[in-house]
Amino acid sequence: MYKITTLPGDGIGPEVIAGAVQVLNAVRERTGIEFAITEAPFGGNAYDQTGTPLPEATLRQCLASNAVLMGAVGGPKWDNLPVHLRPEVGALLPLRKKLAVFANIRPSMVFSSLVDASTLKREVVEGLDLVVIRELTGGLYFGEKRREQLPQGGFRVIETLEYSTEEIERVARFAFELARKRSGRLTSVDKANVLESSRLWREVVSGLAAEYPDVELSHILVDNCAMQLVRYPKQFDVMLTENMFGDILSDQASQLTGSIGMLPSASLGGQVGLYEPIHGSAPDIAGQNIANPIATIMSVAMMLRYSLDSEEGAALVERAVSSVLGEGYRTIDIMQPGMTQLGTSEMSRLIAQRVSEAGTTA
Ligand SMILES: NC(=O)C1=CN([C@@H]2O[C@H](COP(=O)(O)OP(=O)(O)OC[C@H]3O[C@@H](n4cnc5c(N)ncnc54)[C@H](O)[C@@H]3O)[C@@H](O)[C@H]2O)C=CC1
Ligand SMILES: CC(C)CC(=O)C(=O)O
Ligand SMILES: [Mg+2]
Repeated sequence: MYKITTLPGDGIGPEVIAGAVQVLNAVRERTGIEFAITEAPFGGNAYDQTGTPLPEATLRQCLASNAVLMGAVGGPKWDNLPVHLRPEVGALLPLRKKLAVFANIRPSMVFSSLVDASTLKREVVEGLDLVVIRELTGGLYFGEKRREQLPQGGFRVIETLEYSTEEIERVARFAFELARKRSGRLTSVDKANVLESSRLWREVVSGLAAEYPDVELSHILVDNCAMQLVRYPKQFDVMLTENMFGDILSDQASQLTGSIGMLPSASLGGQVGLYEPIHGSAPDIAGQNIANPIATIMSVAMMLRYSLDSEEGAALVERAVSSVLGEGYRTIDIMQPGMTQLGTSEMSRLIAQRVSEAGTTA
């Protein structure tokens, strides 16, 4: 019996997690896979209830699970708290660190029925299928930060960016292995013309290349990469980069698919897998039943594949999403003329229904 912890979090988090759980339950009925789901407080709502965004009991429960499914955290209500109490810094970052999930997989794949939903030209995105591997437990987000008051007025802030050879090597191996299973092409993204951490990054990644003679490795500077991603994204297959660059580039890559509401993620490397949509809590649309649940539902597919050992379940979910989109159903962020607009819960219910029906009709 697998143990799954859900952390709905804040903003649209609870709405998209509710939809994903519905789909997961449909997979259970269809495949017989056995799991127990337990929800736990996490993020801003946990701070409101308990005074901390990452309660000890939530962390313990996550560590004792096979997989954790997270919605999103944060929002204006908590933006002015001291930094260690803010949901992003006080809950999400420490959770990733405690779970030791150093490799964050963010696939950006364009569904054939959504080719014209992208703001880019059809020929630029048609057939696009790339993956960003983002280092997730090091770099600037985890470095020491400090704010000092200056005698003449104003402040001085210090943020620290640290990477060790070992941290770079383990995530780079992960990316080489994935590239080997896919096209054999790996692009490492850095800022080696300026940052010492990027120079080490490039040295370590280049040093591994000899062990993967079947993988064609190239390096690109992050500013050029951002431009190439919207110019000709099909030049990329597996992209490897550090934490902050991966955060930014994956949001950018999501728009190639039509919407940030489409992009799932899996964070691996420790005993427990962490699964989450790449988007945030979207306070601007929270509580309106209009958020796209597909990023979270596709994260469930990744969870079935990587943590629950159910390729069958993963494929059921992916096919259900593809089929619903192919039938012309859309949430507002990917709406196109002539299609049928659905809310978050209706879209989730329809995908769950397609999972339930799979293979039962001619
Ligand atoms: N993993 C997490 O929990 C993350 C949390 N955040 C937090 O979320 C809050 C909002 O941050 P933003 O910068 O606005 O980023 P965001 O990703 O929440 O939203 C950016 C834009 O995309 C739209 N969007 C996001 N998810 C969507 C979905 N599923 N369907 C349709 N539209 C969607 C939003 O409505 C908004 O216009 C902040 O407090 C931020 O710190 C931001 C990123 C990740
Ligand atoms: C706390 C942030 C690093 C969350 C975020 O933007 C992300 O992981 O994509
Ligand atoms: Mg982000």
